[in-house]
Amino acid sequence: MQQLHARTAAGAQRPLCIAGRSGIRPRALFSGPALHPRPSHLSSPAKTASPAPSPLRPGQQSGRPTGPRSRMVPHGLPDPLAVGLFFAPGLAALVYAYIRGKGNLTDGLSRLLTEVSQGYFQPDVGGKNIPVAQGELSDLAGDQPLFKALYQWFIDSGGVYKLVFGPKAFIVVSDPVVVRHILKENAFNYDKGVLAEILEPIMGKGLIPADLDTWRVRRRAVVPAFHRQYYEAMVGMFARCSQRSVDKLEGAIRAGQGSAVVDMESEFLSLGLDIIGLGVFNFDFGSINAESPVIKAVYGVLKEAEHRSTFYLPYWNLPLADVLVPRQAKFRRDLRVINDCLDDLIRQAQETRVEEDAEALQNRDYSKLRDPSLLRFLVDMRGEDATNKQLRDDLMTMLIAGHETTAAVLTWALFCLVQSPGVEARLREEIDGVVGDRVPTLDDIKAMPYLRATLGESLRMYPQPPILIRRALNEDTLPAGLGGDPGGYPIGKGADLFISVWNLHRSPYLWKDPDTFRPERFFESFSNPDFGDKWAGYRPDAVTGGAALYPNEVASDFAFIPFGGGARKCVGDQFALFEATVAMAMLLRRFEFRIEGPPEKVGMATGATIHTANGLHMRVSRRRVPPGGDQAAAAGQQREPLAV
Ligand code: HEM
Repeated sequence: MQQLHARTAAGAQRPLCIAGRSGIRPRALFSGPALHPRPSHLSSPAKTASPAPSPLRPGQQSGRPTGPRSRMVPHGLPDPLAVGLFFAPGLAALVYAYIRGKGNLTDGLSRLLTEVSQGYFQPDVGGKNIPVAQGELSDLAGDQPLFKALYQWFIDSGGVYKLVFGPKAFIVVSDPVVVRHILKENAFNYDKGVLAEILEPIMGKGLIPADLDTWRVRRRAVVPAFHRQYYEAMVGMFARCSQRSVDKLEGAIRAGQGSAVVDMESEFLSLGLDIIGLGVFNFDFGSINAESPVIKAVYGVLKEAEHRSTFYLPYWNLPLADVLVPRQAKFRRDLRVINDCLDDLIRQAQETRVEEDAEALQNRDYSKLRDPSLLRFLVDMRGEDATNKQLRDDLMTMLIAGHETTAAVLTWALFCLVQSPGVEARLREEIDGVVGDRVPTLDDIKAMPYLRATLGESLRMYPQPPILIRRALNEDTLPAGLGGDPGGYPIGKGADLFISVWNLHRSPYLWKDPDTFRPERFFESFSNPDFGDKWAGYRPDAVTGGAALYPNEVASDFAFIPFGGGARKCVGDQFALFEATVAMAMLLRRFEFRIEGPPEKVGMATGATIHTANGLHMRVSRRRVPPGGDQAAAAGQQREPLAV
């Protein structure tokens, strides 16, 4: 048994007993407000959902390190004493950190920073009565993604707890009542905090990292661009791009004489990139069939965004880091390639500007437009004279926000459904009945509730991103949520929050069998009486009978928030879901997919989104002719040539 330090609500440290890394989970990490009562009608939280994290380390009371001893040196030589004096504090700190970290310098430094910053610099922004977990940096950077480590603490300590790592403290929120408060009821008390710091060099003042003043102006301009006629045009484009993927798979199957092994995650990324390029700025990356310097640059920038969102110290802000650190120099080059491409597209759009008000733009005949993109709309909108830099930030933001995310929905949906034969069969039946081998339309999407629920279920189990980040602009009191402190949790200005979408979506208090892939759940009501009247539960009629086509945060009262919620909700949610629906319908009606090798090998890794650790390698073959089904589809013949 190991000992660890848990900080009590009052801030004093006391040792607690836990089992070690062997896989047995900590029993109680905090003394603090009452933990979540486990609803009696629910099965106990699935222990397999997250490998036992043992994310806490024994508290250590090591002795003080001694600094390097100074030596006398002959007069006239460089004075090591002076050098020593200059470097001694740093060296002493390193030695001290090494000892405190029990040989792990990173952990030791993290502890040291925590102690120093908590003791001297950090105001009590995190709320005195929030239970605190103290872990090690290496646990978060270790063998499991961060969001999985957060799950175990949620189960053990409740819907609001605090993590302290180095100089940073984060409040982790996994309760729909608290999430609703942050995202909707008091949304303007929060900005994107750490996330904005990470993304600003890439997205500038695009909607995601924008400060509130910029955000208000740009959100008002961008939202009208997603209108009905635009979606109609986009659905056609989704089908044309998906057809490229179909043709490519057909080619691979032919070459493989009946079947081929394909990394479907990578195919979905290419599809997503082509679609977002055409939809947002009418640029055809053509990445399904080719590689180009721009495509490479996009992937380079995405990789760097991911690196920055998971790396602890923002070393890229150091002077000359982008010159001296090779990956930062590469990042700068990649960014320049994309920016040049976007600048060019913006210039062309400006040169052909036809100014109209928003209503007239929405009523253009999109079936005849050569360029139905968002950029065209934003440039042509009367009164919206955004600078070219702002337009570029908007485009870059949507390129990054809408590419990997949608690809991940398709990846995990396919991963799950090929392991659920019942779901797969029902899905194919629905697709055959509604679309057959036609080009899917918006009306077809509306007629396929099971496919929509399946994509919702993919997003529930694998939310993209699994964590939302916020920083309090002013003091606030978070509501208690389930089993929390009845007085709520006062927090200070500057408090950093993680909204764990993963925890919400896998919470045993909010879902029946949360770790089971079961799209049917979205047609069933769910409530938890332990919440009293604080949480309305999941109401399917708000989806099927209401305005929404897909399950969302309103129908689930903030238990299901794949696109966030409130004022900062994703602007591209419908775009992404229509895209995924069309692509999935076109692939499933034509191909059979089987995971190559054991599903566990697919693995999970995280950056901004959850992606596989090793790719989604699948054996793809032509689908056998469905009863009454389409012969051409089964034979892999292309009925109508589709040009993009
Ligand atoms: C399945 C695909 C997608 C998922 C899961 C997704 C998810 C999200 C989430 C969770 C947020 C809220 C972030 C927060 O509150 O911190 C968000 C914001 C945003 N998303 Fe998406 N997104 C997707 C596709 C797209 C697409 C296709 C676009 C653009 C065409 C897009 C553009 C944006 C923008 C601009 C914001 C910022 C909104 C604002 O702050 O006003 N997203 N997205």
